[in-house]
Amino acid sequence: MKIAFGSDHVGLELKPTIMEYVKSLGYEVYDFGTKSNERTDYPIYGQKVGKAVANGDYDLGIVICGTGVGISLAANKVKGIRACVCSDCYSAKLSRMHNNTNVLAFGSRVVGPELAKMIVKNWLEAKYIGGRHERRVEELAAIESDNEQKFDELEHSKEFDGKEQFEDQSL
Ligand SMILES: O=C[C@H](O)[C@H](O)[C@H](O)COP(=O)(O)O
Repeated sequence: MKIAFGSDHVGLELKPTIMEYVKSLGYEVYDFGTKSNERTDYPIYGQKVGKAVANGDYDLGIVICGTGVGISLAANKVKGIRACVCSDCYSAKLSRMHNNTNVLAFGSRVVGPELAKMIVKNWLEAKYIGGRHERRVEELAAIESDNEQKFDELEHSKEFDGKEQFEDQSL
């Protein structure tokens, strides 16, 4: 499996540590930059990683900036990308299981290297479970394409017409 990496200048120091770790887990890794510690703009690298994942050259992406917010917003602007910022392992794992995220972001000013490694491992090893989550992920795609008709069809296709009794099945 191929993982695309990107960061701005703030994420530059943490990135090689995480890339080495991901490599040690058996993944192929590639760095889309930045590679210099000059101040730069996170949208450049969020977009590069987003495009590399969206066009199928890479299976997943991992992006780092100061908070993870800016670079995740940039990746999310690329069609087909579902990026999330995570500072905890539970959200990272559930973001794949329920939301089928394909880009993970975190902030090097927020999490240290050991927590970042745990977050990454939880995210990489989790699998999308589909089922009741499928329609929701399709609804996200309909919003992204501004396809109101598709969104309405999905909304009205609810198996239990929205009356299903909620029982917590978060895992
Ligand atoms: O969401 C944005 C990121 O956290 C950036 O890494 C941050 O804004 C960069 O800030 P500065 O240019 O002050 O290093």
